[in-house]
Amino acid sequence: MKSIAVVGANLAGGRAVESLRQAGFDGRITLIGEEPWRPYERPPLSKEVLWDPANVPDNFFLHDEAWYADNRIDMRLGVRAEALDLTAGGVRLGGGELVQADRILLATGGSARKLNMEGTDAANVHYLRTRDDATRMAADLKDGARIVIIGMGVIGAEVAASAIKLGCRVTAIEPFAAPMIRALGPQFGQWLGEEHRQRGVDTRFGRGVNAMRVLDGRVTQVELDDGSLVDCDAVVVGVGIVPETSLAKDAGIVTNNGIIVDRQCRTSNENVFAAGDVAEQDSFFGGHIRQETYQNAADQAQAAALAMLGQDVDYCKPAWYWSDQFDLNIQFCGHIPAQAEVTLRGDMASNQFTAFFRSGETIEGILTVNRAPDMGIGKRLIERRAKASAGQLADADVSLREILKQAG
Ligand SMILES: Cc1cc2nc3c(=O)[nH]c(=O)nc-3n(C[C@H](O)[C@H](O)[C@H](O)COP(=O)(O)OP(=O)(O)OC[C@H]3O[C@@H](n4cnc5c(N)ncnc54)[C@H](O)[C@@H]3O)c2cc1C
Repeated sequence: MKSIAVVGANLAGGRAVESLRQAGFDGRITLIGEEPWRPYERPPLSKEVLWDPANVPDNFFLHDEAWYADNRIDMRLGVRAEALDLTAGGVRLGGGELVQADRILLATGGSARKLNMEGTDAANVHYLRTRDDATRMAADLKDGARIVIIGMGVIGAEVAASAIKLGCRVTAIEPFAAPMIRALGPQFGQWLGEEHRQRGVDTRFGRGVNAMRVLDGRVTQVELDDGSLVDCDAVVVGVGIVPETSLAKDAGIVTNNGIIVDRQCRTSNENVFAAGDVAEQDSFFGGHIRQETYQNAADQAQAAALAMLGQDVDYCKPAWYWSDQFDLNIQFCGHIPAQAEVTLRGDMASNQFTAFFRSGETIEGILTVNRAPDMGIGKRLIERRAKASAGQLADADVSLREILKQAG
């Protein structure tokens, strides 16, 4: 094998090219990315970049420019891959150029889902996926500005926290009864909603949006489904992502919610692989899942790189993610099983606790709030399908390491 093309130059694409070289691949690597930037970190976009867009954190980029030159990565940035040409063996760029490749990795991630209503493209309506999105949004998050947030998933909740920090007046609208409810479940979703309320967010949970009212190209009011109107200077929409599956679909590769891959990260075409937010793979708990987490994008891309080189790979990990909001570091690993038994360690009132979600005796999900050390061991408890009683988990004198040891 002489050449590999990676489509998508963000986290998964960036980690994949790194892993290819680390594993000793000496052939041609082309990294094709639609954004003008070399691979960078998205987590700071809802935090540090909004606070101060002119000064991105030191470790914002995965590597400096010299690294790509030193590692002979042929960078095609600001360029969209238009099609896979599986007959000619490569990726077709805009303008018709063919990047020839024996193997292709699709690391195309997703783009922010747009609201389907008048005003969705107004100048003061913001979506957050890219660095450029964050820079534009930051200009509207001014002290005293009235910001309406539509959708209180992770992105909406993080932007709400940043907007409060910047002195904005924030109204958050969420059709579910609490923020991040699908990720945290109702009990901890309610807890998080209360944290937002206490810090000044005007929470309108259990409410949808009927319309946005536009005046001179800007949205000035948002109408809720109870008929109430909220005045605003800007709107932030956080209603999920649409996975970028079109290259695969158009080439006849099997897709569902994402691009279907096996545990080698191989698609239905033997020379095409996929990793990161766009890939749908076996879930650790059965069925299929498309994860939208940082760690998965990094680890799955590494697995895909090794598999493309012919190494034996069997990638299947439980999800793990973190979210920073106000002074809360929230981490979750695994999933919340149906009819979960919930056990608490620590103190919710002081925002330092760990919650365990069990199916029978087996720990399948762990939530930590300002207790990151528990997550270090917690991840391993989930991976080993460790069992424990509610008494052991609730008792802070029983170390999680001990429970891990018992799991063997
Ligand atoms: C604001 C924000 C904060 C986040 N915070 C956290 C966090 O705290 N914790 C956590 O676990 N996760 C977080 N995430 C999620 C995490 O960043 C993603 O899971 C990760 O970026 C996925 O990486 P990816 O490379 O698979 O996809 P993406 O990051 O979506 O990158 C895909 C790239 O492919 C490019 N592309 C797509 N189609 C084409 C094409 N046809 N041709 C060329 N290029 C193309 C896109 O332009 C994009 O640059 C956050 C995400 C955002 C947006």
